[in-house]
Amino acid sequence: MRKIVIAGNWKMYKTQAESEDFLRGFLPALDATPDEREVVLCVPFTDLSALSKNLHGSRVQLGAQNIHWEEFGAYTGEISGPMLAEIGVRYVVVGHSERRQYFGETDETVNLRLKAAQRFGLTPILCVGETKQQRDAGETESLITNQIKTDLVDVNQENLVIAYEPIWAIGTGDTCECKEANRVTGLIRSLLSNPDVPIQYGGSVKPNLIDEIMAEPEIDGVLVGGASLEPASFARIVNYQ
Ligand SMILES: O=C[C@H](O)COP(=O)(O)O
Repeated sequence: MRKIVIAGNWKMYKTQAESEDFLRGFLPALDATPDEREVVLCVPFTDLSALSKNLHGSRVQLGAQNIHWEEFGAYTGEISGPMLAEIGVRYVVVGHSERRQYFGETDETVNLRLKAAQRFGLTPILCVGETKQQRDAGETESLITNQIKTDLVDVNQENLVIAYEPIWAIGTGDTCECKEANRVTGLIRSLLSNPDVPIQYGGSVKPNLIDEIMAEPEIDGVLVGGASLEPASFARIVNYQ
């Protein structure tokens, strides 16, 4: 049976104080969340230690937003697997389109980061997705196929989450139509050797859409940006019907 994984990606939002405020509003709502749903918060590096302490004993898993492939070294601005694992991080977002677009992330470095995450006991959330231009040119299937095949070379599919995030849907309010998100998610699954890898949808997921999104058979969760920043909004998403 495939796991349901609901993850918030805070991107570059929230100081430590703000993250602690968020938890005060959010954690009580989890009393209503079915046990089998995995709830993850992928937060800025500076929030990880504080949240690690505050989440102790709660069911929320901690996630980071990047990981370097080396264990240590002269890589200014990067973070390693042991540094994340030591403070209780369990998940890490890898290959988000914002990393690919603004920070030169390539399929090759994404592949290295995925393998490093698994080597240090973390579950990577691999993000893939096409631009509007690629979609309009009919390249969605070939782009996604190429990303999945290249990113997953020698990656263990037993400890992995994939997020389908069409780039044109991220932060735009232009959510991908549910049936289409389901179709592409199904395409991704057909490319995997392990059919039980949880595959999320991400891109302008909002509380009013979550029930419809999660009713799609191929979609095993969501990766939520903006709507994960506010406790009531993320609580509604986590507690979808
Ligand atoms: O990682 C999350 C995605 O980039 C989606 O962000 P969004 O929900 O703000 O569109």
